[in-house]
Amino acid sequence: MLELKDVHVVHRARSGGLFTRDRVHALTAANLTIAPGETVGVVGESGCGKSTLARVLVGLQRPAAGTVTFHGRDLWALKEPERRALVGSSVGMVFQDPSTALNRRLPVRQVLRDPLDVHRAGTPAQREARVRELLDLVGLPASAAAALPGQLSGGQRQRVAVARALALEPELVVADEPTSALDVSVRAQILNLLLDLKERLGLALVFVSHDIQTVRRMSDRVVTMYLGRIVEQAPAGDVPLRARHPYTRALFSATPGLISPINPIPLVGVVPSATRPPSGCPFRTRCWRADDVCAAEMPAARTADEHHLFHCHHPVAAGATDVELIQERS
Ligand SMILES: Nc1ncnc2c1ncn2[C@@H]1O[C@H](COP(=O)(O)OP(=O)(O)OP(=O)(O)O)[C@@H](O)[C@H]1O
Repeated sequence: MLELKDVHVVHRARSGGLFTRDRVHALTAANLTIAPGETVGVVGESGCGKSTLARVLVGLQRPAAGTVTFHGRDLWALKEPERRALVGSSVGMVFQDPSTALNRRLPVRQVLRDPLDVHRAGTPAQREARVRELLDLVGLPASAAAALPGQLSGGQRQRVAVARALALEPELVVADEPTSALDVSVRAQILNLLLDLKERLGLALVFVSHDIQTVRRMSDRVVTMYLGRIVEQAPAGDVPLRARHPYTRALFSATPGLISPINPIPLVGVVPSATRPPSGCPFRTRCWRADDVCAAEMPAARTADEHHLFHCHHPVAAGATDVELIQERS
């Protein structure tokens, strides 16, 4: 359905509010396909490019290089009205913070009408009916239509944001940290809502989160990012024990309660700057398996099986335990 081929995103770096000469390599050589109906979870430390990837997927970020194709149509080769029409009707996005993502001055009815009006979806009466249908779909009462976003709770606001993302019946919803701005008590409700809608509507879902346990629970496939690069893509069932990239193993082992709550594989050192990524493998400066080969060249994609790709010169053996990896490291 959606395919990224060798996508690069580069930003001008800022310092003290001013642009500098440096370039931030927010996304480098990203290759990813999203199939209809699948749930893809994206994990990685802060600043590794998860939001940038999400913005590329929904056509909000134009790549500096590479292609984004939707059902075989190159998004950025289209004229703007065509691109907007294609993206608007096929992809919905849910942002992290519903307080800032929704226009505070517009009542919920108008928030939900906007995409329908912009895309001239049906007659005015059909659009009103769709607003009611959307509220029902996300479990809000019809009376919520008259409320301003500020009059709703955080969880209700995020339900409105989900409803807006669904307004034009997209095939794909990209949710970027959809629960991290919410109270812990309502997070599960929003996640369950997304999963329920995905099943009922047959949506594909890309789900970006710091919450690794949730990503694993929700996803069919887990994408691990490090310093702007996708370093591994694996079926959720392969993660973490059959993950092959040392970074995926370390990231998941550091998650309490997943496999080894007491002795995580230590992830030592800091993430290098995205303005000056290391030569070769981006993880090599923190990797206990790295050698000269890793500094010399970026590892090409290797396959563990048809659905499991990783970029590593010295991958971890499938099924190696955390204890074995900790011993190997020391
Ligand atoms: N508009 C921008 N201008 C300059 N640099 C940017 C811009 N947007 C993102 N970056 C930089 O690009 C890199 C990737 O950022 P991105 O927000 O995609 O990461 P992330 O993994 O989503 O982070 P987080 O988990 O903290 O949200 C970071 O180094 C970030 O500082």
